[in-house]
Amino acid sequence: MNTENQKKIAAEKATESIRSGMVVGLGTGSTVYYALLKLGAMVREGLDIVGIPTSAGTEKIAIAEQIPLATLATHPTLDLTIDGADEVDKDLNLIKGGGAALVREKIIANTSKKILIVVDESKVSRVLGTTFPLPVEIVRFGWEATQTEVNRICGESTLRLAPAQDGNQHPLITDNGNYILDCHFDGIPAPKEIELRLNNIPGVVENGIFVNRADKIIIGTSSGIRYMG
Ligand SMILES: O=C[C@H](O)[C@H](O)[C@H](O)COP(=O)(O)O
Repeated sequence: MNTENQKKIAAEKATESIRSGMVVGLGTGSTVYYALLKLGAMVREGLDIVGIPTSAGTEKIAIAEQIPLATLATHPTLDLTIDGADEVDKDLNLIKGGGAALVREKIIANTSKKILIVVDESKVSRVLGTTFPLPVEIVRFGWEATQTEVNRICGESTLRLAPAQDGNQHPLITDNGNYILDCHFDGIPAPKEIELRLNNIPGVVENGIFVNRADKIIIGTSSGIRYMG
């Protein structure tokens, strides 16, 4: 089974946990995309849920799929969130934010009763921070000074760029109006400590380390579905 199919079976498996009446956190990314398509089909067949999207991109897909949406203002507690990840370890720690949605994803994760993470097998790692650079969202004001402080922890980081309308690469602006630094670690042996140290730097909004948040990781593999948690 190729990677795309691995993503699809994991994401669709996660939607089997969704029941009418639930408030559902809608994660971001190319894996969750398949869950959104499936949920859309389920809603059109009568499933009665509201979804809270973790990004403008997910909001757009959910609207196209006719999934009713809500906000944390009216629905402060979520029953279940389905989200992706960029790297996962055996302790269910995650690196997220490859799609620049980490701040909203962490806010939603924090208020969700249950979190299902959907990935393909390439995301599973022995030591977190060895296969994917850690995204750190920072405010634009004084960002160079913030980067200097971040680099004291990770050694080296790069400002994430994205193609703009003029055809050139410009700093990527998140849904929250901020920049992303991608931090190159050679493994993160103590993820919680690094999460807290990074978030203590003035100018850092949030980082993509998620510790003790996932309840289950659903992994699409070449031979079918595997679970962690
Ligand atoms: O910011 C984006 C999110 O954390 C995504 O869930 C993560 O990057 C995984 O995305 P994908 O399923 O596209 O690999």
